[in-house]
Amino acid sequence: MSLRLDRVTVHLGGRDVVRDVSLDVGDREVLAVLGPSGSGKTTVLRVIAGLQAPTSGRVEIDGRDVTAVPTHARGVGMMFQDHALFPHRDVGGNVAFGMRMARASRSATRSRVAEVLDLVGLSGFESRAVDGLSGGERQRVALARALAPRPSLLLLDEPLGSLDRALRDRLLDELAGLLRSAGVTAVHVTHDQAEAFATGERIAVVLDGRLAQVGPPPELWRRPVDLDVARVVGPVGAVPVEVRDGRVVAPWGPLPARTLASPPTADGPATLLVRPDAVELCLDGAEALGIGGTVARRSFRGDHVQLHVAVPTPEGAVDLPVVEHDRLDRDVGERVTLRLRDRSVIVVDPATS
Ligand SMILES: Nc1ncnc2c1ncn2[C@@H]1O[C@H](COP(=O)(O)OP(=O)(O)OP(=O)(O)O)[C@@H](O)[C@H]1O
Repeated sequence: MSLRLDRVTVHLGGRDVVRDVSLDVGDREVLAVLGPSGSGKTTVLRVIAGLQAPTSGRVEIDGRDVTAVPTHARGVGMMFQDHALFPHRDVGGNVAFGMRMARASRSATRSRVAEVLDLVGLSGFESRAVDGLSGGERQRVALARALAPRPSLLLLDEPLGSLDRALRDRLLDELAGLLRSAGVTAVHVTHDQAEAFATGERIAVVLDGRLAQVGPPPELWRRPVDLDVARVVGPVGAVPVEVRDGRVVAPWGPLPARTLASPPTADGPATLLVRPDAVELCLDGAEALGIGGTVARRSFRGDHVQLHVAVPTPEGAVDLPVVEHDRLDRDVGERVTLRLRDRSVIVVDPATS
């Protein structure tokens, strides 16, 4: 089942909360919609579900205009952050809900409930009370409930949002696998880039109601169209640079062309985007070769330390994110030297950043 949004705008509370969004989702594709809080993600999902009428534009499912079709006739399954399981029904009753609404037979419902519970790893849970389940189990019941009526399109709004971090991380991989094995077309709304990376075959970045960029995760990581998209997708340092005759001059000197992920498009002032995987710390004693800076912040992450290294520029220090795997005891105030890896940094036009 394929989905198309064509120039969808939604005017609410005196402004356009969604502006001219056009989007295609292929059959069985999982699209993640990523954006900060308030950017309009949920409104986009509500338009797809038929819970919110667009002010202008249209929604197509399998090439058919469904803009005026009510929610119950669109064949969509939904799963929201709070899961909203029915507390007085057991697990089987919750999962069977959508099929009962669709007037499926008892035996078909029973076997489908068993099938989707098996899919989410909760075989035999039919008669368990919802109240006695863990957060992760509830989340999986909610997913099973959404999948049971075989929706042609599954809409997920921050489905892991209310879970604690450890559980969320564990369920994240599971969710990605489940969506693939269910063979369903899905739109997964999240503000969390790790979630978007885990499930999305492509990611649509929504900023301030407009679609800023759509592409596979590596493309968004490596080729963000501007600094705003780069920031939503993950940690990034932004350094003011000058492009002269196609050469990029940074505050610490000209950059070797081999360090650029792609050649700059125009001469003039520009912004250099530096991801943590674009820099490495030089061995102590190799200072003459690299970019000098001072550790401004550090955060221990178990197998690595996430550092922010302040590098001086004429317009003040800029912070570059750096991942240090070797010396986990690097501390704030320490002087370090950085080196840019080959084909790692991106130059964007300042007008768009
Ligand atoms: N019914 C409404 N009336 C007025 N404004 C609304 C209405 N619904 C949503 N908005 C506004 O539209 C903007 C986008 O809301 P939306 O819920 O789509 O954002 P979101 O990206 O999903 O955010 P979050 O991640 O916080 O849920 C917000 O500023 C919100 O306050």
